[in-house]
Amino acid sequence: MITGERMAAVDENAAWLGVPRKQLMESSGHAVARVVRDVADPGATVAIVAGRGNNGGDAFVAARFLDEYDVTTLLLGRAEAIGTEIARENWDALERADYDVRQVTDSRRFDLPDCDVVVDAMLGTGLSGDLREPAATAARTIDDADATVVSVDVPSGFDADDGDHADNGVEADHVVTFHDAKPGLEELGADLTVADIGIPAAAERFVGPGDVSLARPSDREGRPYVIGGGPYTGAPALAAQAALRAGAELSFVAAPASVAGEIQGYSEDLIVQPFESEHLTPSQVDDLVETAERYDDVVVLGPGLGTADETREAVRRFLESYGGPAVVDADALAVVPDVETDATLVCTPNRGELARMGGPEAESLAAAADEIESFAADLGHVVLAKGADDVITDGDRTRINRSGTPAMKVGGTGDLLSGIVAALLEHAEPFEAAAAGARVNGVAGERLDETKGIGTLASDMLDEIPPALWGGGDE
Ligand SMILES: NC(=O)C1=CN([C@@H]2O[C@H](COP(=O)(O)OP(=O)(O)OC[C@H]3O[C@@H](n4cnc5c(N)ncnc54)[C@H](O)[C@@H]3O)[C@@H](O)[C@H]2O)[C@H](O)CC1
Ligand SMILES: [K+]
Repeated sequence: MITGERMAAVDENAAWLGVPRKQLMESSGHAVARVVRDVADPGATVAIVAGRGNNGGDAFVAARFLDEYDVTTLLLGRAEAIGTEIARENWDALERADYDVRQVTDSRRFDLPDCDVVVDAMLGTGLSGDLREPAATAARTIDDADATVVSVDVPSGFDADDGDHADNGVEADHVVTFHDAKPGLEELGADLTVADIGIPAAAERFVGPGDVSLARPSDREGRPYVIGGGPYTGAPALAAQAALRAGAELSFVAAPASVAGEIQGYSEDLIVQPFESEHLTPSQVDDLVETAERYDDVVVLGPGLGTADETREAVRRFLESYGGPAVVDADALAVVPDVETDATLVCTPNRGELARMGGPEAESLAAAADEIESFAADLGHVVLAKGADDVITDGDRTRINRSGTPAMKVGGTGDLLSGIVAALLEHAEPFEAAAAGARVNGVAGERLDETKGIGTLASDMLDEIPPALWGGGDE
């Protein structure tokens, strides 16, 4: 099962892996034609009713595979208004090659030719809400016609993200959906074909630009709350600054008073909230939980906290009473396996930390992906295991991220990662935020490979987070 939204991400990843969308469209169109051949004999009349998006584009391709049928292609709207280049190219191919194509510019004059089969290609995963004109009138006409209806990808009007079907949507007899079933499609009662359109498995397995698109913030939002610092001061500062670079509105750092000034000194962009102590102890926990829950935002727990027994106990108590989302990193990780918590965690261990948490001891994380998946399932939290290749898993789904450079072995890059993931958690599910965050962090490093090489520092990478996240870093 795959949602329309996730499908768009996989599709973008396929293009990144060298299989562009136009190729997928060719396979989609071919699959539609095969189903038409299954439901009607050669010589039958077929009306293709196409919208101006890629759903229509799939059907333009299908027309070329149906030469032994009597096919009319109706485009809802003007050819100039076709929304994507690949759909337009496939429309142009029909026009040039003398196929019977018509543009419907007035919905009041929507005339469906007498036909045995209607190919419904008005709307696919690009739909939002009830059908608008001219699609609404066309859908009514299609439903009234005495023809077998074959819908492309989904019946027009069906929302592939949540499975809702618009009241004025098309009633399909057959649905040819692509790559994987969409949620709710099976319950419609139509005959369902899931067509393999040649998307490489790697487009789902590897984290690519599509995963970043899915989690990318479109607005500055979120106020992550970094609880860190004590023996170390750079780590919380890097995490908090990375969150700002990844779209957070404000970054708060709760830190021992003894180091708060130092942390603030690294950056005027941070809001540092000191507590009276040299390191985190259980006596601060109630206040921290209260503040975190009042902010109702994402916590980053761990950067620079150190390993003092009292600190560890404080982390345990924090997790026992906090119920919101948190990224857990560094010294706080060791506590997670034996704590009962209602919090939603993304744990970001490196290889050593993973092993200390009771996870697999792995030379290569990617080779141990299945074991890490089982470990995450037992833990009950998302795990982002970071190494040369990162493994991101929620215990059920697992993805591998390969972005990054050897220079990123330098201290501080993990702190950046925790801040990036915290910012992305504002908009995306934990698993998606972790996958996208891993890629963005790695791409930020790659962007400096040419100029700084293995001398790249974590602090250099801060400036590269925005282009890695919003564009320019996905080649
Ligand atoms: N890997 C893949 O997923 C592939 C999918 N293919 C096909 O592409 C469509 C999705 O195409 P897209 O261009 O994104 O969107 P649509 O064609 O579904 O529609 C966009 C079009 O519709 C207008 N619109 C939106 N909502 C409404 C509404 N309620 N009423 C009327 N009109 C509406 C919007 O303004 C746009 O103009 C997918 O389903 C597959 O069929 C690719 O072919 C290959 C790979
Ligand atoms: K459709």
